[in-house]
Amino acid sequence: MTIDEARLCVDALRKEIEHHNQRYYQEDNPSITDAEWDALMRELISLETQFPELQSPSSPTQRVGASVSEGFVKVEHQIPMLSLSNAYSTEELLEFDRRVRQVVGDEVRYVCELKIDGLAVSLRYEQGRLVRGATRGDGEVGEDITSNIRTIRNVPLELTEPVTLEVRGEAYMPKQSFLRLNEQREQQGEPLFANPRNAAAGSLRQLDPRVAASRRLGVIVYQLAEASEYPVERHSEALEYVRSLGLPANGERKLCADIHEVIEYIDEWSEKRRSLSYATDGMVIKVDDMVLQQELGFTAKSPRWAIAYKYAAEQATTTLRRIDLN
Ligand SMILES: NC(=O)c1c(N)nc(OC2CCCC2)nc1O[C@@H]1CCC[C@@H]1O
Repeated sequence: MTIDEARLCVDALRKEIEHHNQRYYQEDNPSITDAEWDALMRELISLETQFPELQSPSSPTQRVGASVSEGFVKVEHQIPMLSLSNAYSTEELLEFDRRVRQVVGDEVRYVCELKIDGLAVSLRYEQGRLVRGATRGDGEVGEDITSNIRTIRNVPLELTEPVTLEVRGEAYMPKQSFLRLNEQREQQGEPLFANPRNAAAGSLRQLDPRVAASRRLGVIVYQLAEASEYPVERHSEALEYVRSLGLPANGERKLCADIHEVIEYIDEWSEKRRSLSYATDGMVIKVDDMVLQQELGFTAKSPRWAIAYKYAAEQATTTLRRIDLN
Protein backbone atom coordinates (compact mmCIF):
# COMPACT_ATOMS: atom_id res chain seq x y z
CA MET A 1 0.00 0.00 0.00
CA THR A 2 1.44 3.42 -0.95
CA ILE A 3 1.45 6.34 1.50
CA ASP A 4 -1.26 8.07 -0.57
CA GLU A 5 -3.52 5.01 -0.46
CA ALA A 6 -2.83 4.72 3.31
CA ARG A 7 -3.71 8.41 3.81
CA LEU A 8 -7.09 7.89 2.10
CA CYS A 9 -7.82 4.85 4.30
CA VAL A 10 -6.74 6.64 7.50
CA ASP A 11 -8.91 9.69 6.74
CA ALA A 12 -11.91 7.49 5.90
CA LEU A 13 -11.48 5.37 9.06
CA ARG A 14 -11.16 8.46 11.29
CA LYS A 15 -14.34 9.96 9.85
CA GLU A 16 -16.25 6.68 10.22
CA ILE A 17 -15.11 6.14 13.82
CA GLU A 18 -15.98 9.72 14.85
CA HIS A 19 -19.34 9.38 13.10
CA HIS A 20 -20.14 6.26 15.15
CA ASN A 21 -18.86 8.03 18.29
CA GLN A 22 -21.47 10.74 17.82
CA ARG A 23 -24.26 8.29 16.99
CA TYR A 24 -23.51 6.19 20.09
CA TYR A 25 -25.17 8.92 22.23
CA GLN A 26 -28.29 9.49 20.18
CA GLU A 27 -31.35 7.67 21.48
CA ASP A 28 -32.73 6.02 18.39
CA ASN A 29 -29.68 5.60 16.16
CA PRO A 30 -28.35 2.10 16.83
CA SER A 31 -24.64 2.43 16.31
CA ILE A 32 -22.34 -0.43 15.21
CA THR A 33 -21.49 -3.15 17.74
CA ASP A 34 -18.52 -2.72 20.05
CA ALA A 35 -16.76 -5.55 18.15
CA GLU A 36 -17.18 -3.74 14.81
CA TRP A 37 -16.03 -0.48 16.41
CA ASP A 38 -12.97 -2.22 17.88
CA ALA A 39 -12.15 -3.69 14.44
CA LEU A 40 -12.18 -0.20 12.86
CA MET A 41 -9.90 1.07 15.63
CA ARG A 42 -7.49 -1.87 15.23
CA GLU A 43 -7.26 -1.21 11.47
CA LEU A 44 -6.57 2.52 12.07
CA ILE A 45 -3.93 1.75 14.74
CA SER A 46 -2.24 -0.70 12.38
CA LEU A 47 -2.11 1.86 9.52
CA GLU A 48 -0.83 4.63 11.83
CA THR A 49 1.85 2.23 13.06
CA GLN A 50 2.86 1.26 9.50
CA PHE A 51 2.86 4.93 8.35
CA PRO A 52 3.94 7.05 11.38
CA GLU A 53 3.91 10.22 9.22
CA LEU A 54 0.11 9.87 9.11
CA GLN A 55 -0.26 10.06 12.89
CA SER A 56 -2.18 13.04 14.33
CA PRO A 57 -2.97 14.18 17.92
CA SER A 58 -6.65 14.44 17.01
CA SER A 59 -6.89 10.88 15.68
CA PRO A 60 -9.39 8.75 17.65
CA THR A 61 -6.45 6.43 18.42
CA GLN A 62 -5.05 9.22 20.63
CA ARG A 63 -8.05 9.32 22.98
CA VAL A 64 -6.90 6.80 25.58
CA GLY A 65 -3.44 7.40 27.01
CA ALA A 66 -1.53 4.61 28.75
CA SER A 67 0.06 6.70 31.50
CA VAL A 68 -1.52 6.62 34.96
CA SER A 69 -1.65 10.02 36.71
CA GLU A 70 -0.20 10.48 40.21
CA GLY A 71 -2.99 12.93 41.03
CA PHE A 72 -4.85 15.86 39.49
CA VAL A 73 -3.34 19.31 38.95
CA LYS A 74 -5.48 22.22 40.17
CA VAL A 75 -7.05 24.50 37.55
CA GLU A 76 -8.30 28.03 38.23
CA HIS A 77 -11.43 28.83 36.21
CA GLN A 78 -11.01 32.24 34.49
CA ILE A 79 -14.81 32.41 34.36
CA PRO A 80 -16.29 30.89 37.55
CA MET A 81 -18.39 27.76 37.09
CA LEU A 82 -21.57 28.79 38.84
CA SER A 83 -24.28 26.68 40.39
CA LEU A 84 -28.00 27.13 40.03
CA SER A 85 -30.69 28.16 42.50
CA ASN A 86 -33.57 25.71 42.64
CA ALA A 87 -37.35 25.94 42.28
CA TYR A 88 -39.58 23.12 43.51
CA SER A 89 -43.01 24.42 42.54
CA THR A 90 -44.87 26.41 39.90
CA GLU A 91 -45.26 29.26 42.40
CA GLU A 92 -41.47 29.49 42.75
CA LEU A 93 -41.12 29.59 38.95
CA LEU A 94 -43.69 32.40 38.72
CA GLU A 95 -41.78 34.27 41.45
CA PHE A 96 -38.51 33.82 39.47
CA ASP A 97 -40.26 35.20 36.37
CA ARG A 98 -41.64 38.19 38.33
CA ARG A 99 -38.15 39.02 39.67
CA VAL A 100 -36.68 38.80 36.15
CA ARG A 101 -39.38 40.99 34.57
CA GLN A 102 -39.04 43.58 37.34
CA VAL A 103 -35.45 44.14 36.18
CA VAL A 104 -35.57 43.61 32.40
CA GLY A 105 -39.22 44.25 31.51
CA ASP A 106 -41.83 41.96 29.96
CA GLU A 107 -40.07 41.25 26.63
CA VAL A 108 -38.08 38.30 28.00
CA ARG A 109 -37.79 34.81 26.47
CA TYR A 110 -36.47 31.73 28.23
CA VAL A 111 -34.51 28.70 27.04
CA CYS A 112 -35.48 25.45 28.79
CA GLU A 113 -32.91 22.65 28.90
CA LEU A 114 -33.34 19.27 30.57
CA LYS A 115 -31.06 19.23 33.61
CA ILE A 116 -28.58 16.38 33.07
CA ASP A 117 -27.82 14.59 36.33
CA GLY A 118 -24.06 14.31 36.06
CA LEU A 119 -21.17 16.55 37.01
CA ALA A 120 -20.17 19.88 35.53
CA VAL A 121 -16.97 20.01 33.46
CA SER A 122 -15.18 22.70 31.49
CA LEU A 123 -13.67 22.01 28.02
CA ARG A 124 -11.07 24.40 26.62
CA TYR A 125 -10.12 24.47 22.92
CA GLU A 126 -7.24 26.48 21.42
CA GLN A 127 -7.05 26.92 17.65
CA GLY A 128 -9.71 24.25 17.46
CA ARG A 129 -7.78 21.62 19.47
CA LEU A 130 -8.97 20.24 22.86
CA VAL A 131 -6.28 21.44 25.28
CA ARG A 132 -7.89 20.96 28.68
CA GLY A 133 -10.77 19.36 30.50
CA ALA A 134 -11.47 20.29 34.13
CA THR A 135 -13.94 19.52 36.90
CA ARG A 136 -16.01 22.34 38.42
CA GLY A 137 -14.49 21.87 41.89
CA ASP A 138 -15.77 24.73 44.08
CA GLY A 139 -16.60 26.85 41.03
CA GLU A 140 -13.34 28.83 41.24
CA VAL A 141 -10.77 26.00 41.29
CA GLY A 142 -11.26 22.57 39.74
CA GLU A 143 -8.99 19.66 38.74
CA ASP A 144 -7.32 19.01 35.40
CA ILE A 145 -8.86 15.76 34.08
CA THR A 146 -7.87 16.25 30.42
CA SER A 147 -6.61 12.68 30.01
CA ASN A 148 -10.00 11.34 31.12
CA ILE A 149 -12.05 13.91 29.18
CA ARG A 150 -10.22 12.86 25.98
CA THR A 151 -11.59 9.33 26.40
CA ILE A 152 -15.22 10.56 26.16
CA ARG A 153 -16.22 9.62 22.62
CA ASN A 154 -18.64 12.47 21.91
CA VAL A 155 -16.09 15.09 23.00
CA PRO A 156 -14.37 16.15 19.74
CA LEU A 157 -10.56 16.27 19.96
CA GLU A 158 -10.69 18.89 17.20
CA LEU A 159 -13.44 21.39 16.28
CA THR A 160 -14.57 22.04 12.70
CA GLU A 161 -13.04 25.57 12.94
CA PRO A 162 -9.65 26.57 14.49
CA VAL A 163 -11.31 28.79 17.13
CA THR A 164 -10.28 29.29 20.76
CA LEU A 165 -13.13 28.88 23.22
CA GLU A 166 -14.23 27.38 26.50
CA VAL A 167 -17.52 25.57 27.02
CA ARG A 168 -19.15 24.07 30.09
CA GLY A 169 -21.19 20.95 30.05
CA GLU A 170 -22.39 18.04 32.11
CA ALA A 171 -20.45 14.78 32.02
CA TYR A 172 -22.79 11.84 32.56
CA MET A 173 -22.93 8.06 32.52
CA PRO A 174 -25.71 6.71 30.27
CA LYS A 175 -28.27 4.64 32.20
CA GLN A 176 -27.33 1.42 30.37
CA SER A 177 -23.63 1.91 31.12
CA PHE A 178 -24.52 2.49 34.78
CA LEU A 179 -26.58 -0.72 35.03
CA ARG A 180 -23.85 -2.75 33.25
CA LEU A 181 -21.13 -1.30 35.51
CA ASN A 182 -23.05 -2.10 38.71
CA GLU A 183 -23.74 -5.66 37.49
CA GLN A 184 -20.00 -6.12 36.92
CA ARG A 185 -19.23 -4.66 40.37
CA GLU A 186 -21.84 -6.89 41.99
CA GLN A 187 -20.27 -9.96 40.36
CA GLN A 188 -16.84 -8.84 41.56
CA GLY A 189 -18.14 -8.17 45.08
CA GLU A 190 -17.34 -4.45 44.78
CA PRO A 191 -19.58 -1.71 46.26
CA LEU A 192 -22.26 -0.50 43.85
CA PHE A 193 -22.61 3.10 42.72
CA ALA A 194 -25.81 4.66 44.11
CA ASN A 195 -26.69 6.53 40.90
CA PRO A 196 -25.26 7.54 37.48
CA ARG A 197 -24.03 10.88 38.84
CA ASN A 198 -21.79 9.23 41.45
CA ALA A 199 -20.64 6.68 38.87
CA ALA A 200 -19.72 9.46 36.42
CA ALA A 201 -17.88 11.41 39.15
CA GLY A 202 -15.98 8.29 40.22
CA SER A 203 -15.09 7.53 36.60
CA LEU A 204 -13.73 11.01 35.84
CA ARG A 205 -11.55 10.83 38.95
CA GLN A 206 -9.85 7.62 37.80
CA LEU A 207 -6.07 8.03 37.63
CA ASP A 208 -5.88 5.52 34.77
CA PRO A 209 -7.56 6.88 31.58
CA ARG A 210 -8.11 3.31 30.39
CA VAL A 211 -10.53 2.80 33.28
CA ALA A 212 -12.28 6.11 32.51
CA ALA A 213 -12.53 5.05 28.84
CA SER A 214 -14.20 1.77 29.83
CA ARG A 215 -17.03 3.65 31.60
CA ARG A 216 -18.43 5.02 28.31
CA LEU A 217 -19.27 8.49 29.63
CA GLY A 218 -20.87 11.26 27.55
CA VAL A 219 -20.94 15.05 27.74
CA ILE A 220 -23.74 17.49 26.89
CA VAL A 221 -22.57 21.10 26.49
CA TYR A 222 -24.82 23.74 28.10
CA GLN A 223 -22.83 27.00 28.00
CA LEU A 224 -20.39 28.90 25.80
CA ALA A 225 -18.28 30.57 28.49
CA GLU A 226 -15.64 32.39 26.46
CA ALA A 227 -14.77 32.57 22.77
CA SER A 228 -12.23 34.33 20.57
CA GLU A 229 -15.05 34.99 18.11
CA TYR A 230 -18.32 35.53 19.90
CA PRO A 231 -20.85 35.75 17.03
CA VAL A 232 -23.92 35.35 19.23
CA GLU A 233 -26.11 37.51 21.49
CA ARG A 234 -28.51 34.82 22.68
CA HIS A 235 -27.96 31.60 24.59
CA SER A 236 -30.01 29.61 22.06
CA GLU A 237 -27.67 30.86 19.30
CA ALA A 238 -24.63 30.00 21.39
CA LEU A 239 -25.80 26.39 21.66
CA GLU A 240 -26.36 26.24 17.86
CA TYR A 241 -22.89 27.77 17.33
CA VAL A 242 -21.09 25.20 19.49
CA ARG A 243 -23.11 22.41 17.82
CA SER A 244 -21.95 23.69 14.41
CA LEU A 245 -18.36 23.30 15.67
CA GLY A 246 -18.98 19.61 16.43
CA LEU A 247 -19.67 19.89 20.16
CA PRO A 248 -22.54 17.79 21.64
CA ALA A 249 -25.06 20.43 22.73
CA ASN A 250 -28.06 18.44 21.68
CA GLY A 251 -29.94 17.68 24.93
CA GLU A 252 -33.65 18.41 24.81
CA ARG A 253 -34.34 22.12 24.88
CA LYS A 254 -36.94 24.71 23.84
CA LEU A 255 -37.05 28.49 23.39
CA CYS A 256 -40.15 29.69 25.29
CA ALA A 257 -41.94 33.01 24.78
CA ASP A 258 -42.96 33.26 28.45
CA ILE A 259 -43.01 31.45 31.79
CA HIS A 260 -46.31 29.70 30.94
CA GLU A 261 -44.68 27.96 27.97
CA VAL A 262 -41.84 27.02 30.33
CA ILE A 263 -44.32 25.40 32.73
CA GLU A 264 -45.96 23.49 29.86
CA TYR A 265 -42.57 22.22 28.68
CA ILE A 266 -41.65 21.12 32.21
CA ASP A 267 -44.92 19.16 32.44
CA GLU A 268 -44.37 17.67 28.95
CA TRP A 269 -41.02 16.19 30.04
CA SER A 270 -42.02 15.15 33.55
CA GLU A 271 -42.64 11.57 32.37
CA LYS A 272 -41.04 11.61 28.89
CA ARG A 273 -37.56 12.13 30.37
CA ARG A 274 -37.61 8.57 31.80
CA SER A 275 -37.18 7.21 28.27
CA LEU A 276 -33.97 9.15 27.71
CA SER A 277 -30.65 7.30 27.73
CA TYR A 278 -29.30 9.63 30.44
CA ALA A 279 -30.52 10.56 33.94
CA THR A 280 -32.13 13.96 34.47
CA ASP A 281 -33.31 15.60 37.71
CA GLY A 282 -35.00 18.74 36.47
CA MET A 283 -35.25 21.49 33.89
CA VAL A 284 -32.87 24.47 33.66
CA ILE A 285 -34.56 27.74 32.66
CA LYS A 286 -32.34 30.57 31.35
CA VAL A 287 -33.02 34.06 30.04
CA ASP A 288 -32.10 33.73 26.35
CA ASP A 289 -30.86 37.27 25.65
CA MET A 290 -27.27 37.68 26.87
CA VAL A 291 -27.55 41.45 27.27
CA LEU A 292 -30.46 40.87 29.68
CA GLN A 293 -28.37 38.20 31.45
CA GLN A 294 -25.70 40.86 32.08
CA GLU A 295 -28.35 43.27 33.42
CA LEU A 296 -29.60 40.62 35.84
CA GLY A 297 -26.13 39.58 36.98
CA PHE A 298 -25.28 37.07 39.67
CA THR A 299 -25.67 36.34 43.37
CA ALA A 300 -22.55 35.09 45.19
CA LYS A 301 -22.91 31.62 43.75
CA SER A 302 -25.50 31.54 40.96
CA PRO A 303 -26.91 33.66 38.13
CA ARG A 304 -30.11 35.66 38.63
CA TRP A 305 -30.96 34.85 34.99
CA ALA A 306 -31.29 31.11 35.46
CA ILE A 307 -33.05 28.65 37.76
CA ALA A 308 -33.31 24.87 37.99
CA TYR A 309 -36.79 23.42 38.40
CA LYS A 310 -36.39 20.08 40.21
CA TYR A 311 -38.82 17.24 39.51
CA ALA A 312 -40.21 15.58 42.66
CA ALA A 313 -37.65 12.89 43.49
CA GLU A 314 -38.83 9.31 42.90
CA GLN A 315 -39.51 7.24 46.00
CA ALA A 316 -36.14 5.61 46.53
CA THR A 317 -37.06 1.99 45.91
CA THR A 318 -34.24 1.35 43.51
CA THR A 319 -32.91 -2.15 43.11
CA LEU A 320 -30.32 -3.19 40.56
CA ARG A 321 -32.89 -4.62 38.17
CA ARG A 322 -35.87 -2.30 38.59
CA ILE A 323 -33.97 0.97 38.65
CA ASP A 324 -35.98 3.87 37.26
CA LEU A 325 -33.25 6.45 36.86
CA ASN A 326 -35.11 9.73 36.63
N1 LIG B 1 -26.92 20.00 34.56
C1 LIG B 1 -27.36 20.73 33.53
O1 LIG B 1 -27.99 20.19 32.62
C2 LIG B 1 -27.07 22.22 33.48
C3 LIG B 1 -27.57 23.02 32.42
N2 LIG B 1 -28.33 22.47 31.40
N3 LIG B 1 -27.29 24.34 32.38
C4 LIG B 1 -26.53 24.90 33.35
O2 LIG B 1 -26.28 26.24 33.25
C5 LIG B 1 -25.24 26.84 34.04
C6 LIG B 1 -24.89 28.15 33.37
C7 LIG B 1 -24.70 29.16 34.44
C8 LIG B 1 -25.05 28.51 35.74
C9 LIG B 1 -25.61 27.13 35.44
N4 LIG B 1 -26.03 24.20 34.40
C10 LIG B 1 -26.31 22.87 34.48
O3 LIG B 1 -25.82 22.18 35.54
C11 LIG B 1 -25.31 22.91 36.66
C12 LIG B 1 -23.85 23.23 36.54
C13 LIG B 1 -23.31 23.29 37.95
C14 LIG B 1 -24.37 22.71 38.85
C15 LIG B 1 -25.42 22.11 37.94
O4 LIG B 1 -25.06 20.77 37.64
